Amino acid sequence: RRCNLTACSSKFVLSQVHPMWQEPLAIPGGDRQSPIDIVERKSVFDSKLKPLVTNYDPKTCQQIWNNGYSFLVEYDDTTDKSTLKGGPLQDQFRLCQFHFHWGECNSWGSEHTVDRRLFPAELHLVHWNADKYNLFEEAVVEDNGLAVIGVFLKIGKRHEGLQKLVDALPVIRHKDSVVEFTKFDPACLLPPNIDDYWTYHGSLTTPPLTEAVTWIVMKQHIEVSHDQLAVFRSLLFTAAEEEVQKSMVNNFRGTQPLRGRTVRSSFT
Ligand SMILES: NS(=O)(=O)c1ccc(NCc2ccco2)c([N+](=O)[O-])c1
Ligand SMILES: [Zn+2]
Repeated sequence: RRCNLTACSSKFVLSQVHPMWQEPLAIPGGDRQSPIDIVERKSVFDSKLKPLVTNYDPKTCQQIWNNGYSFLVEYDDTTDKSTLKGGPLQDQFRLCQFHFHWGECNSWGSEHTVDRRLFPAELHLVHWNADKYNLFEEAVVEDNGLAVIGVFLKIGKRHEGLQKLVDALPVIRHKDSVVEFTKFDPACLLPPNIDDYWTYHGSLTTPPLTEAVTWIVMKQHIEVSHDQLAVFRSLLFTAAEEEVQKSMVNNFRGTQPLRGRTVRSSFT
């Protein structure tokens, strides 16, 4: 579905936008799926939530690649050099990668929504519990295995830190293309205030959809320019040799039932 002016209005019924993959019929357990709509007035302030402590070493940045769902910036997670702790977390988690989800136009693209409000894109910084497990693959099936920081993107001024990443995208246009990417500090993608967040227990938002994630969704968004986000849309879902090339857009999952979960907030 091409995005034209009328279709792009935020009133446009989202169900007509084709998500990137068919939802599986049965999901294991399936009562703590992600993403969700965060209803601000139903979130519960928890004074026991501590400030988040990120400690990222840009030297652990290794590569950027197109996995056919999104583009990922991967970090060396064989040592405790880039870590996340504090907030709702009991253990220390290691950064393994970050990636984004976005729409075909600026009216939608995020996975989480806030009071049904959609953002043009969402950043996910993925970490795994290195106090309890030895590998990401082990942690991804455990309910305290992963911690993902979600940051909403809004269209505004150009994000200087993001530009290095945007400049690398044309080189990884096709699925399975990889390029070396070093010395990128993911902290530059966090909003100024990381003390205000919502947190809840959920899942990966793409297969295998395992319910292993402590989600930490930032209240404050970051701004990127219209042109920077347009470069995200120049990526392709398809590999170079495929006949029909498909633009990598709308790579987000729709919101899932809350199933009685409580969303806690670190702020009043
Ligand atoms: N959108 S997300 O942050 O929830 C997310 C989804 C899938 C995967 N991975 C998919 C996967 C395959 C085998 C094990 O894991 C990841 N991740 O790996 O960080 C993150
Ligand atoms: Zn994601």
